[in-house]
Amino acid sequence: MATKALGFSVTLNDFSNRFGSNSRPISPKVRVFTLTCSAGKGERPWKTSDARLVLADGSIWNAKSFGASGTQVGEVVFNTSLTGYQEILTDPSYAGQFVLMTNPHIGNTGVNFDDEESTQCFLAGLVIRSLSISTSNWRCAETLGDYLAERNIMGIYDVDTRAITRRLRQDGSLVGVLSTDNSKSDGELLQMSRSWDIVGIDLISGVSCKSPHEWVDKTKQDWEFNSKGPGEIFHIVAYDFGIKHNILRRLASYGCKITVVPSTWPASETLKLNPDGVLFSNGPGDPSAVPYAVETVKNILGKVPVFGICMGHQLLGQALGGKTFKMKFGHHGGNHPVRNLRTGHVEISAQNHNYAVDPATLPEGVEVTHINLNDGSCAGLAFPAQRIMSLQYHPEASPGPHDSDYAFREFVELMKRENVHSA
Ligand SMILES: NC(=O)CC[C@H](N)C(=O)O
Repeated sequence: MATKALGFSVTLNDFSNRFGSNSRPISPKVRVFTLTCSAGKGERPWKTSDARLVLADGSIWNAKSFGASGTQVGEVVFNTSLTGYQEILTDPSYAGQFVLMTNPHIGNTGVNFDDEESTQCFLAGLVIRSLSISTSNWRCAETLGDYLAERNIMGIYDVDTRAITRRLRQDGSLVGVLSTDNSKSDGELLQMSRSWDIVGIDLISGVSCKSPHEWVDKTKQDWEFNSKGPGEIFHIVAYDFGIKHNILRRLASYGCKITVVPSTWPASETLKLNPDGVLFSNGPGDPSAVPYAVETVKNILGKVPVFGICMGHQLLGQALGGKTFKMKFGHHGGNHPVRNLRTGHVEISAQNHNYAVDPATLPEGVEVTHINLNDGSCAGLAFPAQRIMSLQYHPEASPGPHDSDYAFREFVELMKRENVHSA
């Protein structure tokens, strides 16, 4: 059986290779890792290594490239989601990062027209263990490789993703350089990885929309699970720090009319629109590198009900006087247990963040509403006196479980209470 799923012909028999991992030192501080193929008679890998991932700790990982070619620097993070690679690729919060999927088999469902979380892929690149040589799904429109190549995003496969993940868990996040350019030496790539840092950079301005616009799309009927349907209509201004479309769809499904505004939209202009509530979205990079956004949040707090998600939660934490810090390797995946401290319920949540709010730095009156059960970090905040709620994780999932969808209903209820008080 032959397939052209990867843009070239390969027989399925070719794929029955057995791989092992080994590494060679090129200097006392630098090791080269290569996945070797112990092919049986008549079996061969369809492609030899043509890319390198060089990490700032000096390790060098030989790999096979797919998608775009070139040289790219970024921070490597591992994502433990089993499904939903297309939503992950289009989540703008991954700008400046290489996403390494711990699920070893990626690409089997291809990509489709519906699972986009933004209009672009902003991530630095994709790192996977095994790229599916065939693509099969009723919604599939094209292969993952073609999709990445068209969007100029680099991908590598045949990498020992488990070994890199263990390294990141043990030593913390690492910057890396991915390259298909043979003219660059290992030393040059290593130097590149050591002279770049994601900390302190404003990545939001590169992913936010350029002008305000209305959003009307709800979750499609086939996928909808808000059985009550929208009640009253509330007008929300949503700050786009790199907003995922499913946040907007879920708000629309709960009956919100939404005006999406760029990250630099002044608070005074937002308040002139007289919204029932304001949403501060997810977004990429270091939350302490965007003081202008914290200032905007500060100028809105207390005036209307607000909801912060991920980056939005971190900006709210700072606007309230708290501090954010960089975690060792963050949370990225669809299997993070969170306890809602108000109800005692445990939710399995979708998460994607490398920074967190330090609750010890928050002023009195601010309540920690949720904690991550893996490491006890702050996963949600509320400040009832100022009608503020926020989550460090993703109630819109996409990809991930829907346990936390109730947060959108709670935001609508917050706006409803506000209307009753001001009537
Ligand atoms: N998903 C997000 O909004 C991520 C927030 C922030 N960039 C972090 O890594 O913590």
